[in-house]
Amino acid sequence: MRETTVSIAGFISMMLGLKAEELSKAFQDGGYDLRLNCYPPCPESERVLGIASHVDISGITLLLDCGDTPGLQVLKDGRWVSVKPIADALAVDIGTIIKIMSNGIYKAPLHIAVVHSSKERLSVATFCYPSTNVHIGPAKELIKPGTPALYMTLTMDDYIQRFFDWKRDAIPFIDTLKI
Ligand SMILES: O=C(O)CCC(=O)C(=O)O
Ligand SMILES: [Fe+2]
Repeated sequence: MRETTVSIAGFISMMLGLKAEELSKAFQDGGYDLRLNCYPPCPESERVLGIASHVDISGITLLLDCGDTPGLQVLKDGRWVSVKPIADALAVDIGTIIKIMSNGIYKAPLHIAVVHSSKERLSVATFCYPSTNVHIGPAKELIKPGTPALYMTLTMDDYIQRFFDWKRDAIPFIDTLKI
């Protein structure tokens, strides 16, 4: 997982026009949270959600579908789009930390998990975080005259603390970190 995370962070960095190491090194000694999701079948599948709409607070999330039953949906242009499982492939979801580090260039999508009327679905979500000594903030190289930092820079501890202090009904979490 570490190798995968570090190399994906490197590719993201290059897509931003930065050196690969700029973001990959931030994830070199990072931590991981693992969530095993089990969505039992529900005869009234239209009326329930497996996971309500949210944005992951990780850097990236690697999602493994354990089967071919779709369930993940991502909000794109105002519509929920189903992400079809591909055998032996991971879906990569951008989380709030990469959105901050890219100064908003990478979007962290809202997503949900829907349930199936007759089939169980299992998924494994690995939430990948930067090392605890990394400061979370927009990459310095992206801040130029006319392109100011959109988000504050803070320690990992402060970031997590702010997430727990966040009043969920008010504004999206990332907006609490806007400058
Ligand atoms: O099971 C899924 O497809 C989504 C899981 C998810 O979004 C999460 O665990 O944060
Ligand atoms: Fe998620």
